[in-house]
Amino acid sequence: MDATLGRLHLITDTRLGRDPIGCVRAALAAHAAAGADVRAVTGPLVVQVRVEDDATDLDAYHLAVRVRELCAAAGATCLINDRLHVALAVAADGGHVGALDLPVAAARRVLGPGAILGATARTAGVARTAVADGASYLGVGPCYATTTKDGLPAPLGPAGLAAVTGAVLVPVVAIAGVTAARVTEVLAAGAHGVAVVGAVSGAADPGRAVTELLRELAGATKREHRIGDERGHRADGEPARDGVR
Ligand SMILES: Cc1ncc(COP(=O)(O)OP(=O)(O)O)c(N)n1
Ligand SMILES: Cc1nc(C(=O)O)sc1CCOP(=O)(O)O
Ligand SMILES: [Mg+2]
Repeated sequence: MDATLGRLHLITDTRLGRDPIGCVRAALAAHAAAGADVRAVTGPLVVQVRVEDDATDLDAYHLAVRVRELCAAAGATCLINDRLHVALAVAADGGHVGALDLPVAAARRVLGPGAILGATARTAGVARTAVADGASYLGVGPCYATTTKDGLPAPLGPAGLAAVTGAVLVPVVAIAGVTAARVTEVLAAGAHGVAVVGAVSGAADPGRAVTELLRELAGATKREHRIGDERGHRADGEPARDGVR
């Protein structure tokens, strides 16, 4: 497993009419075709297998097997949303849990100490607790309005995101309504990276969408590190929150 969490998290879109495997293939190809300089800054692509709540475990497992194989062949990181037994069954790199899933401490026990474990946090308090309980990164959202998922609270915006990033040292991944055009803003709010569904699965050319996201992430990361250096925040060029576990 890579020591550093990748900055682009592609979450599978299994809604009717979408092509999750096609998107993963396109994303992996775009990542491989990105310049070495871009990949050095953005790290491995992270693919999170997420199925609809009413999908069967069997469907989730079959998708996870395929995504895990594609990721392993490409050196990408494979995470499983919610269903940690599926993560174990396919030997994924880790999983992601939210408020209605296994508690973070229980998820850590299930996955073991070496796994990547993401937790959803919308406030600084929840974020601190999740980290204390074993989360190695946080997904923070909804940052912006999204049509991909129903029932979410009002968007946090950059200020709400910054309130969480400022409270923890683990990497924060911004989610909901994130597009290439918003990458600079979310990294300026302290995010390590972004998680996207619609920006890739709804794009006319998913590979090109990934290329643009990676380019924006690389540029914004370099700018943020330069700003940090100018402010004298870091001796080693990396903010503490960029390390995983
Ligand atoms: C990176 C990332 N952040 C947040 C979520 C949302 O998780 P959760 O709140 O458990 O909601 P569901 O995705 O399970 O519907 C995520 N999956 N990934
Ligand atoms: C799975 C998920 N969780 C969210 C949260 O805020 O917790 S938003 C979301 C879906 C994000 O999709 P898109 O990139 O298309 O906006
Ligand atoms: Mg969940």
